[in-house]
Amino acid sequence: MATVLRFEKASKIYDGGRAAVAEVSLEVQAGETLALIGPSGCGKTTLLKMVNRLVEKTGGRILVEGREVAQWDPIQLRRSIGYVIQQIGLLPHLTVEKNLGYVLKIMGRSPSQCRQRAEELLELVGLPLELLKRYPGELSGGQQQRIGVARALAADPRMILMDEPFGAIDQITRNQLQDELLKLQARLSKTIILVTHDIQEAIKLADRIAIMREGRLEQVGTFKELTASPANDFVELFLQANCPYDSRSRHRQKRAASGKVQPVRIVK
Ligand SMILES: Nc1ncnc2c1ncn2[C@@H]1O[C@H](COP(=O)(O)OP(=O)(O)OP(=O)(O)O)[C@@H](O)[C@H]1O
Repeated sequence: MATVLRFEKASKIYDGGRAAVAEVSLEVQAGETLALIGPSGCGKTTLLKMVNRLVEKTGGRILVEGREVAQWDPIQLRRSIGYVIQQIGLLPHLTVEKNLGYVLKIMGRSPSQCRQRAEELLELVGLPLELLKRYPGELSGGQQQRIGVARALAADPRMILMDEPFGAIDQITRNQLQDELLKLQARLSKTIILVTHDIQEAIKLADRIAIMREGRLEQVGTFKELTASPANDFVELFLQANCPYDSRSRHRQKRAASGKVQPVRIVK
């Protein structure tokens, strides 16, 4: 399988701060969905933004399609990677059609090509074509988020970065959007890096889960691998606290209860 994204001791120290991301090494394969999870402030968003250079790394290497991100033209890099965020980021003064065609227009596609692609994209995310003429403010939150996903797919990127994509959506719609993403993924086989604070979402959507703490990557693996052999107390207690499972080592819970090991919770 081809490696689409590779971190080699990638680090980020913001001005005057400590390392927000500390020497993370990780590979993501073509067609894989990888979830980044960990307590608030552990560096998930920073790591994600280092990929499309919305945040510039301060150490290590990050290779996209085998090429170090510093060697990419940042604009070109961003156009070749889809990006979905919780705040959606649709342009409010543009119709859905224009929002979907925006990047393609910049890339030099004709108005009819942009329109045709916008129609395809709406169909892909299961929305009616009549929404093309609406403005983002005239859509429900769930519809806006679907448009956000559609827009990330516009230029048919191989990789999509998703930062809490369904974070601000009610649970029922969230479940629907997750199901739709799974169906899309079965059709399109994109490489997806998903930041989430919801372990259930990570289990449902991701092939592998990367658990971070204070900028460091603690462990990466399938949920089964992580629960079967957690690398350390942090990983085990993090999973226990956020997704109780049938642990083989209940003594750890007892130790946590006795205060010998601090239980870990995601604060959001
Ligand atoms: N622009 C910035 N300047 C300085 N420090 C920053 C900046 N952005 C983030 N940080 C710091 O870097 C650390 C990691 O932040 P980041 O947003 O990557 O974490 P996160 O895991 O995504 O958090 P959350 O789950 O709360 O969104 C935090 O300590 C944060 O305060």
